[in-house]
Amino acid sequence: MAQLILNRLAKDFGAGRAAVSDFSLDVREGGFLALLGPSGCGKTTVLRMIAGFETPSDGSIHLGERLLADASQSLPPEKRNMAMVFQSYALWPHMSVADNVGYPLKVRGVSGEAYRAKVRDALGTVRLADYAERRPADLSGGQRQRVALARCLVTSPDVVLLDEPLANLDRHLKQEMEETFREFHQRSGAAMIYVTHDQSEAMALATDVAVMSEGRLLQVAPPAEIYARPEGRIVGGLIGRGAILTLPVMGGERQLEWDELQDALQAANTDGADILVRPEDVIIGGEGARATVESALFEGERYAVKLTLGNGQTLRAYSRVAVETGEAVRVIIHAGWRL
Ligand SMILES: Nc1ncnc2c1ncn2[C@@H]1O[C@H](COP(=O)(O)OP(=O)(O)OP(=O)(O)O)[C@@H](O)[C@H]1O
Repeated sequence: MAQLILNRLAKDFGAGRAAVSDFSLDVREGGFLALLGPSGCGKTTVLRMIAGFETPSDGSIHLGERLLADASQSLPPEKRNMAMVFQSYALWPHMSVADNVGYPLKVRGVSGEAYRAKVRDALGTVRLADYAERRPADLSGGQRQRVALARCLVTSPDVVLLDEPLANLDRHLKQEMEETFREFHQRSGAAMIYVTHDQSEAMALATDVAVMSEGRLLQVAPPAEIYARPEGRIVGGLIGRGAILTLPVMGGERQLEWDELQDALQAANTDGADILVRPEDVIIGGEGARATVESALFEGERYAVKLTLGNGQTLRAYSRVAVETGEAVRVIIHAGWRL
């Protein structure tokens, strides 16, 4: 295994703004990196450059000591020891599950008992040993996705690239597949790069989350870190739920507590810093700041409440008890994070 290094990577298709610019990232050996960002921000382009389907316009890609690509040379995809799983699964309909999984081995000239053992192992890992002789058409969406994963596994790749692999699945199946991905990651030992625009998926699976916007990398950090300490409005708005308040807070501290926030909320002017407030840090009740309930959405275990503060800004909170639209309440903000 070796570390994947992206060094000042860029891709310009010649259509206005470059699809990817100055993108540098070291993917931990055996790590699980989620690449997150809005539609069109360049995630797929980064993945395709890593896989070898696109050549960078600038910068370089290394796997350990090995140069995979730069602007003047590019190792073909089949020489990179990587595997890619697409949203569409890309299975051969006329082949059995076992033949689909074994296909990359056949291409590499593996045959006989070595071939059968690897296919058996890979199918076992994704719990499809009993489905070896079926055709893809006779499987569920989740099972097809698992065949695609098993096909990745047979060649023991250094890096597995996944482009929105769960986008076609319903919510229940998604959760089940997240579990499969986690197991798959642990058993394969490969580094995984997982493109998604679903932040909850990214948070649930990844060891590191990278957020992109307009072709650039904004932040990369473990899920708990990026949730607690996002850098800037875009990352703050994309990761987790919350509201961004603009408040005149003093001092340089980024982690803010109720005393500072209370003073800032009472101030007449609202010029100042962007402060991210998570709904779980907002308590409705007590002697807090005045707010009005804009809406309350019942989510089963709690209500997700949208509030308007006295200064006109929006805040989000959770409530265990029902609140009415238009109700006047008091709120205490336990914590805020200066973006
Ligand atoms: N082959 C191409 N030729 C020209 N422009 C391209 C090409 N591929 C991608 N682009 C452009 O590059 C930008 C980034 O596209 P990319 O597919 O990487 O985004 P993405 O973040 O993966 O989006 P999505 O989440 O919608 O799949 C877009 O503006 C897109 O139109």
